[in-house]
Amino acid sequence: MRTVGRLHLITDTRPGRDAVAVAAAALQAGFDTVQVRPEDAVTDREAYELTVRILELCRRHGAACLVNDRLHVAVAAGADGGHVGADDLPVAAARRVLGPDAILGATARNAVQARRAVADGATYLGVGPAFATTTKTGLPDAIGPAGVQAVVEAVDVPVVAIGGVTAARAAELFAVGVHAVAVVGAVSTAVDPGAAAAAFFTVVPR
Ligand SMILES: Cc1ncc(COP(=O)(O)OP(=O)(O)O)c(N)n1
Ligand SMILES: Cc1nc(C(=O)O)sc1CCOP(=O)(O)O
Ligand SMILES: [Mg+2]
Repeated sequence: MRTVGRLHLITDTRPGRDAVAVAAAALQAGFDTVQVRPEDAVTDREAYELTVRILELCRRHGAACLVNDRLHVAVAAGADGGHVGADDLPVAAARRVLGPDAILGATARNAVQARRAVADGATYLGVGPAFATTTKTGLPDAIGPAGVQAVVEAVDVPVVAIGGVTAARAAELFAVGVHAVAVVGAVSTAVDPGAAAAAFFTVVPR
């Protein structure tokens, strides 16, 4: 199994966004994981074709490629794994779909959810929203670095913080012990996504 990376770009497939170009810029700047996160309006065929393109970029950079929600697309494309949350397959079922060696991320918002996800086979936990975000609607209140830290202290698997993450805030999150951060808007909406991504590379603990 490939190890869990430190900087995760999550694709932004909202209208007008170029997910492939942003992924290429982020990988070039040092991001080591790309999670393909197709919006609901994106068909499986479109999600598969996007994943194949992103996977080719990831392989060129020695990076991991994950697929959010649609694990059949991850398997069909030969990606490194997937990510599931409360509205997706249960973690134990997702593990059966992906097999024992794939990377399987699970969303957890507190220590109880985190321990359950690990017991059910999660490789890492996506924990948030760390800060308020406009990229995704319907989220609970932000849990802050302290809320993320409570999960870090509850489990022995990598924690990937998500939600409103900027380069400055990433430093706060690494300071409370997260393994990695996951980013959408701070890179995908930047005028220069490569420069925005490079700013994150400087805050990852070595
Ligand atoms: C790293 C990471 N953490 C959390 C999420 C959220 O996943 P999920 O709960 O499945 O919600 P949607 O992304 O499907 O809206 C994530 N994708 N990545
Ligand atoms: C996809 C997603 N999931 C979240 C969760 O907390 O479950 S927050 C989020 C959006 C992250 O985007 P940005 O980096 O632009 O805030
Ligand atoms: Mg989901």
